[in-house]
Amino acid sequence: MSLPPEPSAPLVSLRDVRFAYGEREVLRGIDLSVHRGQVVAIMGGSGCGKTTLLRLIGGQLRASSGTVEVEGRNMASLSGGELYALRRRMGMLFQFGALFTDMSVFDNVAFPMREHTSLPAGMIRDLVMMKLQAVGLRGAATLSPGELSGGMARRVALARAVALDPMLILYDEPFAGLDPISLGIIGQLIRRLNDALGASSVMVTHDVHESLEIVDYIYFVSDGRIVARGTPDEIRASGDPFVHQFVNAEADGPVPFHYPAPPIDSLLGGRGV
Ligand SMILES: Nc1ncnc2c1ncn2[C@@H]1O[C@H](COP(=O)(O)OP(=O)(O)OP(=O)(O)O)[C@@H](O)[C@H]1O
Repeated sequence: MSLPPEPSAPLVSLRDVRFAYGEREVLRGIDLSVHRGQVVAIMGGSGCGKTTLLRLIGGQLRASSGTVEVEGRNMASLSGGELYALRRRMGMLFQFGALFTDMSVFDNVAFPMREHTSLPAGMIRDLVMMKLQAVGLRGAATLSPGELSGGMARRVALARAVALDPMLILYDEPFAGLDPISLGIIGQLIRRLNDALGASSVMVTHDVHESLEIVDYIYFVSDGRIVARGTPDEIRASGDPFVHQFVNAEADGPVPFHYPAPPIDSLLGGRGV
């Protein structure tokens, strides 16, 4: 008989996770936990494997080795149906949170409810309005995405991501392309929605300063490994050169500027690409 997970067990747990796209190993032994109620940020330089990590947690990719557990269940051992049921309880906001441009704001938020539930239209209407109210856009229900500002569109995408009251919300670059005011609003909403839903959230982001304001814990990834981690206070006080480079947005430091390549002198004089 299998026992239910202990209440204190993390909601998401990655142990020694490796992942490769073909021959190219992108993650090289990741250990990471997300406890219930937490908002956790994953940060790191471009191409270090953050989105890949999010896709492993979301069950869109399978680890080459190691274990990815969500709610105490090993993602690799789930059947297609079990994985589908688990993913239905996750909300996802992927890069730029594209809305369906041929649907109104209302229909965008109603979409997951109509797809995944058999709730009557009146109840869906009330639920959509509550989600839009939560992001401050109840008054924009009849607008089309083309009539929204970038910050408003992101808020609608957020309302859509939480349409089914997920237990886990995954965000890929939720702040990308936003002005500073919208960025602050989205940050506060991520925290507020997480707490109001009793959910847990994982967000991949480059925005250290906004993240330090709203998250409980931060992991820094470089070259497929966790190189630093801590609470916002620990990160602010950290003497780690990687963290320092990131928090202070310095061009020089442990984060490599160059994508891996042979030395340039081996290529000069028409000897290769
Ligand atoms: N489908 C794929 N096939 C092959 N290689 C891939 C694929 N997706 C990503 N990669 C490579 O894997 C590495 C990690 O990609 P990933 O998108 O996880 O990085 P990231 O940290 O999210 O980057 P960014 O911050 O720039 O979005 C990159 O070098 C990328 O080129």
